[in-house]
Parts: sequence; structure tokens; C-alpha cells
Amino acid sequence: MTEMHYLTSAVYETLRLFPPVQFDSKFALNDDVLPDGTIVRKGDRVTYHPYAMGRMESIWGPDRLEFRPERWLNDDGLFVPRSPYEYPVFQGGSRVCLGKEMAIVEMKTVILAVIRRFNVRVADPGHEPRFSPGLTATVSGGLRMVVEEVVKR
Ligand code: HEM
Repeated sequence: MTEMHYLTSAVYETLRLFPPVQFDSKFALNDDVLPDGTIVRKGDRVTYHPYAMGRMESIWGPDRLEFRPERWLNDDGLFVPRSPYEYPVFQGGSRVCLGKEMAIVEMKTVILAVIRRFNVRVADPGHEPRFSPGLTATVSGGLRMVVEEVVKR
């Protein structure tokens, strides 16, 4: 599965546009200054926003709203990860998600198990899924799918 670079890219691209943890906050233990000069006082709440960052033109370019797994591939078709400070879907630094690699493997395993047996498509392609705000993401009103068993000839 580690050699399935397009599949890995599709998972990362999905999480870029629809990060399960949309935003996350920390509280400053002491006065501090961020690298860009922003002053943070003891007790201030500092929030980073993976959902917003996943859609920023300055990070992803003018096609930032398009689902394009190819953006993660180099010229040899190999997956190239981005800095967690551009893509903080799993947080970064010393508090990075401990289950990140396991989560990616789980998602790839489920995707492979499903697409081997079923053709899956959204029932209403014109309908833009709407994120529900919350600690972890859900799609408002759900997302209707059509699932058809693959018929082997
Ligand atoms: C798509 C799936 C997942 C996403 C998007 C995700 C995202 C995150 C994020 C953003 C944090 C930082 C939270 C914070 O600092 O406030 C985090 C922490 C953590 N995650 Fe995940 N996670 C995922 C799956 C998992 C899985 C499957 C496990 C365990 C098997 C796991 C275990 C942890 C643990 C233990 C931490 C705390 C790390 C620390 O603070 O030192 N995560 N995760």
C-alpha cells in the first residue's frame, strides 16, 4: 500500500479540503511572540484553522478549491508530503497526532476494500457538501451516495 502514491495523494487531498479537526486552540502558558511578530499574552487563546489553511491561495495556488490529488505528486508520480505548518490537519511539532500513520493506513485500507467490490458515486453531483461546525467534522444533512456492486465478467 505504501507504493500506492495516487491513493495516498487522494487521501491527503480529501483531508485538505475536509479536515476532520477543522480548528484547534491552545492557551499560552506565558507571554510569547510568534515568528511573525504577533504578541501573545499569558492566558491568550491561539487558534489554528486547518479548514481555512487548506483553502488558502497563498499555500495551494489558484486551484485551491479543486479536488486535485495530482498536486501531491512529483514528476515521477511519487507522493511528496507538505510541511505540517502548511497542512496542519494532524497538527505539527511535538504535539503531532500520534495516530497519523495509522489513520492514513486505515483510510487507504477501507478505500481499497470498498472500491474493489463497489462502484461508488455521489447521488447528486451538483450538491456541494456543507461542513457542520463542531469538534470533529460532519457533513450537514449527510451525503447521499449510490453504491453498486462491481459485476465481474
Ligand atoms: C483522520 C484521522 C485523524 C485526524 C485528522 C487526527 C488529528 C489530530 C489532531 C489535529 C491532533 C492534535 C490535537 C491537539 O493538539 O489539540 C491529534 C492528536 C492526537 N491524535 Fe489524532 N487524528 C486522527 C486519527 C488518530 C488516530 C487513529 C489515533 C490513534 C490511533 C490518534 C491519536 C492521537 C493522539 C494520541 C493525539 C495526542 C497527541 C499529543 O497531544 O501528544 N489520532 N490528532
